[in-house]
Amino acid sequence: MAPSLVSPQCYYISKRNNEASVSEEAWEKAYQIYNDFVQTLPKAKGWTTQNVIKYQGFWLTPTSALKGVLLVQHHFKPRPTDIFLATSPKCGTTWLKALMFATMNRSSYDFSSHPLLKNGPHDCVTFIEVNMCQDYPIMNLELLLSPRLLAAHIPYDLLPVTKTTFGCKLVYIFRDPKDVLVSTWHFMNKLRPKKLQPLSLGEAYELFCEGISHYAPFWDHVLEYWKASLESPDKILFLKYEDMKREPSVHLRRLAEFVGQPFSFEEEEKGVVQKILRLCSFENLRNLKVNKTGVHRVTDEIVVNNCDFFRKGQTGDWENYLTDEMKQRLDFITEQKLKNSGLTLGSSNRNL
Ligand SMILES: Nc1ncnc2c1ncn2[C@@H]1O[C@H](COP(=O)(O)OS(=O)(=O)O)[C@@H](OP(=O)(O)O)[C@H]1O
Repeated sequence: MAPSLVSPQCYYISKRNNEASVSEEAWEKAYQIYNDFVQTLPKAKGWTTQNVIKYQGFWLTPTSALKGVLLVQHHFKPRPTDIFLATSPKCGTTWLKALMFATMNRSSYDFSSHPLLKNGPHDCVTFIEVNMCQDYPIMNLELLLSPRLLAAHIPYDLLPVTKTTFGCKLVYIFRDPKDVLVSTWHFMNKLRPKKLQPLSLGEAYELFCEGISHYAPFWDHVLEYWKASLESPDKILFLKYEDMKREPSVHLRRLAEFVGQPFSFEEEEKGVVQKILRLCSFENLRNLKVNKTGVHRVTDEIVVNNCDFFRKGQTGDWENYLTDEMKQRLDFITEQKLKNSGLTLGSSNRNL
């Protein structure tokens, strides 16, 4: 059973709110309960930490993701107007964050002095699980005005139960797992502490195929959101990275409509869709000073160089890394996992 009574979350929440209600003794007890709980969970080799642990069917880092998920499950207060960007890591989160931030706030900012020119997308839209486990979060979720734009890597079934009854809207983005693997391998090796040997592509491949990576198994993550999107298409918009690359303007219009802010005739005439796409394009964002030299503080311990969120931004880069055999095995796993779901790999008019 997950710790809930005297738990780290009580400590973090109290500390964040500057309440002195949790004594050092209670904190230590909470920490002990948390550590004892972690010991009861299955372990596997980690990508950025020594180990990842399995909680409710998904592999998470014990240092941040598990704490964050527990915090969200116990303490996050959803609002019916919340918009969630839900993603498995390396599927297009950064792009989606930028597009949605620019779309939902388009009447507030001028394109020549837009916040995305000075701030990385990850500093404009916060991950709820990461935000809640920081001592000093970037954003106070309670103070954000509605509709709140939030992000989560949390699997659908691990979100608080109120997600459906509360009426929040969710946007999910899926990407070819071969590209996800290659992207994850590059990124995680950048984050991997020096004291741990870098992961070889072969090791990363095996872990990924076994379903062991952050918030994985990847296919379970995807299928939960996919099935939920079929059940509630008005509440969950399911996108593919490949489709967005192929027809970005079509999908940006879908996004705007989905969140109840369709582009007006006047906006279309003024080229607002193209302006947002240009602002959020891989080339534009990658070349901004903030994304070349700035950093994103994920947690108090994990700081990412913004440039690491922008690698190639292409579809099919896996071809430069995976052998035929690796490709075939990974495609086979995907085919088996997605069988009978109606979900296919690649852009929507093309099958596996
Ligand atoms: N604006 C834009 N347009 C298109 N593609 C983009 C964009 N920004 C980032 N990227 C590419 O997305 C990959 C990173 O995925 P995520 O953003 O989901 O990473 S993270 O989970 O937030 O760490 C990673 O893909 P790879 O290049 O294949 O590694 C990024 O380069």
